[in-house]
Amino acid sequence: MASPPPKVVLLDIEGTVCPISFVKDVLFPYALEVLPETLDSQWESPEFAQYRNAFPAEHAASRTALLDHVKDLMSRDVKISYLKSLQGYLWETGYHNGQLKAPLFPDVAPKFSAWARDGTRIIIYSSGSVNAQKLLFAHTNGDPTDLMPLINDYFDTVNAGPKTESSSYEKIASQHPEYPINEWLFLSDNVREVEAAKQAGMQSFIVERPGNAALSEEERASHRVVKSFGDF
Ligand SMILES: CSCCC(=O)C(=O)COP(=O)(O)O
Ligand SMILES: [Mg+2]
Repeated sequence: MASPPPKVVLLDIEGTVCPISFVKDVLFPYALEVLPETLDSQWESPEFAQYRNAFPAEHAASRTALLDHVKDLMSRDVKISYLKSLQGYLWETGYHNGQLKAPLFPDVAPKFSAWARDGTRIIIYSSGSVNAQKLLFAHTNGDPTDLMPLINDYFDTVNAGPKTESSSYEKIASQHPEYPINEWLFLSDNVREVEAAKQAGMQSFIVERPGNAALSEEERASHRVVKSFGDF
């Protein structure tokens, strides 16, 4: 039986709405560039304490320890929540002063407007923190620049859980019980995430964008693959 059209589109970010290169070649270097000065100026500040205290004690014992730990985690693209929270804090200044602007793929903003027009809810689920997600969608190259008014909710690994576990998608859907889980469509570049969403009962397509990891023939045979939000 054909799946019903989605009532909710649940969207990954990196590799789905914007290039992986924006995260790896712009956001990450920016965070590493501003971190030393942030540690020097805010190490004792109450505002920074929430980020510093979220780190394991052995890595928050000194500026050097925290900096070295962050460099190691980011070099391995470890998507651990306390790092993602700190990254979001570091990116705030860059977005607000115009140094950072999210290069959405050209099909994304028009599709957001189309989904909004036809009543399809737009919800974000990313390894990036909810704060980082809101900063990204508020500062885009799209038209309109600020897409936040079109987005209904945000989930990350703190309020939903790991993106490769089906329970995380069940938890997200449970936050919006007015939409049956089989009427959710999850879009991601990550095959393991797509599989987890399907296991939870969602529809899910792999999004293939320039710069994404190559897909195997088996992955292409097992999942619908789309190259643009205009493909469906
Ligand atoms: C929200 S912008 C920063 C994205 C990020 O740090 C990240 O790891 C993205 O992973 P995703 O789950 O969106 O592929
Ligand atoms: Mg991704």
